[in-house]
Amino acid sequence: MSVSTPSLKDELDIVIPTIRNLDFLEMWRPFFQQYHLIIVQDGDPSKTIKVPDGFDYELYNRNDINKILGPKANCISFKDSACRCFGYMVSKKKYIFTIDDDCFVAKDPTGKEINALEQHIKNLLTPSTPFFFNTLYDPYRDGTDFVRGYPFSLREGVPTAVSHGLWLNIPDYDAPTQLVKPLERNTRFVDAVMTVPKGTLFPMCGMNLAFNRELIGPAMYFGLMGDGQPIGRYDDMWAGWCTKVICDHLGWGIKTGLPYIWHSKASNPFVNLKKEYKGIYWQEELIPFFQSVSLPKDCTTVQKCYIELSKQVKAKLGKVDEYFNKLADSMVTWIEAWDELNPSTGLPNGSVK
Ligand SMILES: O=c1ccn([C@@H]2O[C@H](COP(=O)(O)OP(=O)(O)O[C@H]3O[C@@H](CO)[C@H](O)[C@H]3O)[C@@H](O)[C@H]2O)c(=O)[nH]1
Ligand SMILES: [Mn+2]
Repeated sequence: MSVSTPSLKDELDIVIPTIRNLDFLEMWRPFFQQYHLIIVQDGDPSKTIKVPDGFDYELYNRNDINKILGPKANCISFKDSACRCFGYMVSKKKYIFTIDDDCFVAKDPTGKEINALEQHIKNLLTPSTPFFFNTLYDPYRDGTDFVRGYPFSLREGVPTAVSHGLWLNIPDYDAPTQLVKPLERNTRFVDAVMTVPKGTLFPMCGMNLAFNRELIGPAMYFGLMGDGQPIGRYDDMWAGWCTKVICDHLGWGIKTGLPYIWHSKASNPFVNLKKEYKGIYWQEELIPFFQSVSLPKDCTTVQKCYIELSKQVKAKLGKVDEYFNKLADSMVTWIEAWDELNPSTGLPNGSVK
């Protein structure tokens, strides 16, 4: 008999970056209506974003971000979905779920509508297993367990910091792949949740993502992207690589797999190529950098890890491109702004006063 999942309705905010009206919320109403929304309006702040009636929300546009952060607002991207991380910073809740406004409710193979948020909550409230791979995947799901040979000393698992969901229909492909496979759609529903093993990086997509903000929030900086920047569409990737090396260091887990959402809109591959192209060759240097990152033992909080990481970015990636010196400085500004808005966080191993 499966245990019901707590709604966490007073402990979770839903963060939506947007440049459009939010009619997509109508489809999510049964699943989202009881939650508080944080809408980060990108682009022209004079534009009015329509939010369907009945939702409890706060909305921040660029003027609000500038007013709240002052000069530190420069670390928040403009004209890129990376702006969403401002929502993580101003939230006061323990958990965050972030979703794009072109993501809709998907159906499982039985035709049942998927409550993506409920699955993310299940993923976050059950432990992760980064130190030893369970071949029956998530051992904490109903109807499965650890398999023979799995060390009992590791079966307690570790806290789950991130739950990374997937997408039916339009997959999150990079521009070159979109260009060569414009009609490819993801129709494969894989009924699995897995922990990303320790020491392994992964491409974190921000369109269907949840995390424990009290644990890993300060690492979820989506970088300097969009207007005035040489790169875009690497916001979630950067945050995912920083988050994964910090989770590995602090002994927390990241899960990927269920839940699926239905991603409805393929953004323009040519526009995407212009945003991504530097990232496509820079990442051949970024990945070895993150694979080689080692954080000192005295980095016992996410903030300390992140500041140390920013120093290593400056020392080792600054020679790849001047952009990484700017990004390293922005990483520090992000932490300063985070701590200003969230004075009680930053205790050892993510504990909160
Ligand atoms: O300038 C912008 C553009 C868009 N947004 C909002 O961000 C999300 C994602 O936008 P969209 O769905 O149009 O773009 P995708 O290519 O599908 O997004 C994928 O790439 C990642 C960006 O790095 C993103 O997380 C992936 O889903 C929507 O909510 C737009 O309204 C924006 O705020 N500013
Ligand atoms: Mn999209």
